[in-house]
Amino acid sequence: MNKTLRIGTRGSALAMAQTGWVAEQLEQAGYRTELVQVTTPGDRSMAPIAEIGVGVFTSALREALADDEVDVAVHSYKDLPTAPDPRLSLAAVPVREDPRDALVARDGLTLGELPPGSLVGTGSPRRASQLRALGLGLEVRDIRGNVDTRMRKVTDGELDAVVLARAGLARVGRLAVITETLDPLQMLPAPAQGALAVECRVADVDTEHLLQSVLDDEASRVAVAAERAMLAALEAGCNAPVGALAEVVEDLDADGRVAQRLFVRGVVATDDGELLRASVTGETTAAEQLGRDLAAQLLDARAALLSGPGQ
Ligand SMILES: NCc1[nH]cc(CCC(=O)O)c1CC(=O)O
Repeated sequence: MNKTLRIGTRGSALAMAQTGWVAEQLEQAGYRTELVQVTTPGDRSMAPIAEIGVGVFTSALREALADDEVDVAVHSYKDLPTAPDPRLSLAAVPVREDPRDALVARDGLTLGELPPGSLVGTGSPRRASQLRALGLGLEVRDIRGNVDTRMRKVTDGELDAVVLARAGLARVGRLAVITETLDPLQMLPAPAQGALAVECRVADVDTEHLLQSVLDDEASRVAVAAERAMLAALEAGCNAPVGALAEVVEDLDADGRVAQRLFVRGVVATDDGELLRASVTGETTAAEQLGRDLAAQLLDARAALLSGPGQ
C-alpha cells in the first residue's frame, strides 16, 4: 500500500506521545503516516468526567474516522465506551504499558508514609474508593486536568499527593516523578489501563490488516478483552466504580504441566464505599468468558450484601 495513512489524535501531550509512537511503528514497517489533530469536548471542558460522560475523549475521533477524515484512530483503550461502534474495527491492541497506578507525593513519600489527613487528588471514583478503603485516613480531593496540571498541585503544595496511571507518565517521559507504583492488591487499575486501541473503518480491510500485522500484541489483546468483558457485564448490573487486571501467568494445568493461564482480578465498590474483590484463573482462549464469570461473582457478592444482615 503506498497511500499515506492519516492518523487521528487528540492534541494533549499524552495523546500526541502515544499516537507518535504508533506512527513511528508504522513508519519503521515502511508505511507513510501523517498526524491529524482532532479536538474533543473532553479537551475543551474542565467539568468533572462524571458529568460530561463516557466517551468524551474518544467520540470526536471516532466520528472523524467514520467520516473518512482520518484512516486510523488511536485511543487510550480505557477511555473507550464498552459498546462497540459498528462502523469501526478494533484493528490492533499494541503491546501494553505497565497498567498499574502510580503515586506522585511530596517529599518522595509512599502511600504508607503519608500521615493521616493528607490530601490526595484524583478525579477517578475507582481510585478514590480504593484509597479510602486503605483505612489510612487519607482525604481524597477531586481533581481534573492533564498530567502536568495534576502534578503541579503537588509541587505547589495544594495537595500532598496525586494518583495517576503509570502508563501516562511513561508515555510522556515523566516516570521519575513517581514516588510509589501501587500494588494491584491495594489499587486495581481501570480495565484496559495502559493499553491503546487502534481503530480503522470496518470496510477498510487493507488498513485493518496492516495495523494488525504491524501493531497487534496477542497477550495484551487477551488481557484487555477479559477486563473489558468484566466491565461490560458489571455496567449492565450496577454503575459502581470498577477496577480490573488480567495477567498471563505460568500455572500448572490438570496434567501438572506448566501452561500459560489468565489470572483476572476485579474490584467493585458498594454504595457504602466497601470494596468487593474477586479473582478467576482460566484458559487464555476464554478471556471474555473469564471476565464475565468474574463480574457474575462480584454481582452475586453485591446482591448477598444488599439483601442485608443475616444472609
Ligand atoms: N482518563 C484519562 C487517561 N486516559 C488514559 C490515561 C493514562 C494512560 C493509560 O492508562 O493508557 C489517562 C490519565 C490517567 O488516568 O492518569
